[in-house]
Amino acid sequence: MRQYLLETSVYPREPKPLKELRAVTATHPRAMMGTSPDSGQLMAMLLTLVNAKRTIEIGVFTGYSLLLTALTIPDDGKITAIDLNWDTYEIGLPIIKKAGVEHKINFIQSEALPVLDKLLETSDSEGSFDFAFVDADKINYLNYHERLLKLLRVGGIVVYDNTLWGGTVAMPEESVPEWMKPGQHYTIELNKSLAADPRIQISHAPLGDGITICKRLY
Ligand SMILES: C[S@@+](CC[C@H](N)C(=O)[O-])C[C@H]1O[C@@H](n2cnc3c(N)ncnc32)[C@H](O)[C@@H]1O
Repeated sequence: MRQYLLETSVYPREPKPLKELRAVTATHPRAMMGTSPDSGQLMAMLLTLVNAKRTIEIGVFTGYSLLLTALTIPDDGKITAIDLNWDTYEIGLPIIKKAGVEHKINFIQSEALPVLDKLLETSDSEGSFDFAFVDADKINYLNYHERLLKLLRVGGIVVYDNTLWGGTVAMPEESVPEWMKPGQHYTIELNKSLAADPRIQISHAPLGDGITICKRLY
């Protein structure tokens, strides 16, 4: 079913992304720990709907969602991609190079928060990004949200990954495995906060581990 969806919607019009993304997951199965292909398919759709040119990605890992974004935005587009680890980015880098999209990526090895703060100090950064994807440390999602709402233009979109947190957001406390409890707590806080935020329009899509799409309204 998933394969059928992949092959019948976004990708036939863009044969290169599917080929390259398959290459990443075939060569590096750990990339499957990242963004799920069905969430990725929706992301590609959103990127094209907002004509995304300047994007931010927080949480790169081996680069599945990064490659998808790089293959979707125009040739003169730019992604500010932030991750604590260079070594995992390096795993996917040969595929990014093979796909001919490395020039669209500005990879920054760092904690994400100081990078966003630094961007906000640059006068032309506020309101200049079209799209952001957040797939990193859950504890900081609300901190990222405040900064990203300033960095995105009105009408721009931020997508948060893992907003179902393995389904635990809807489970009674006692049935949640101990190791998932901190993530459950932060994700419930995030979901409540996004739902009550008048600055955004939101849609929660139960794809993969759940993604929440937020559009900046003003
Ligand atoms: C789930 S993976 C990202 C998966 C990726 N989006 C993909 O499609 O494969 C989470 C990543 O977030 C990074 N990360 C965690 N905390 C971070 C932080 N505070 N700042 C920047 N990156 C962080 C981790 O190093 C890890 O590579």
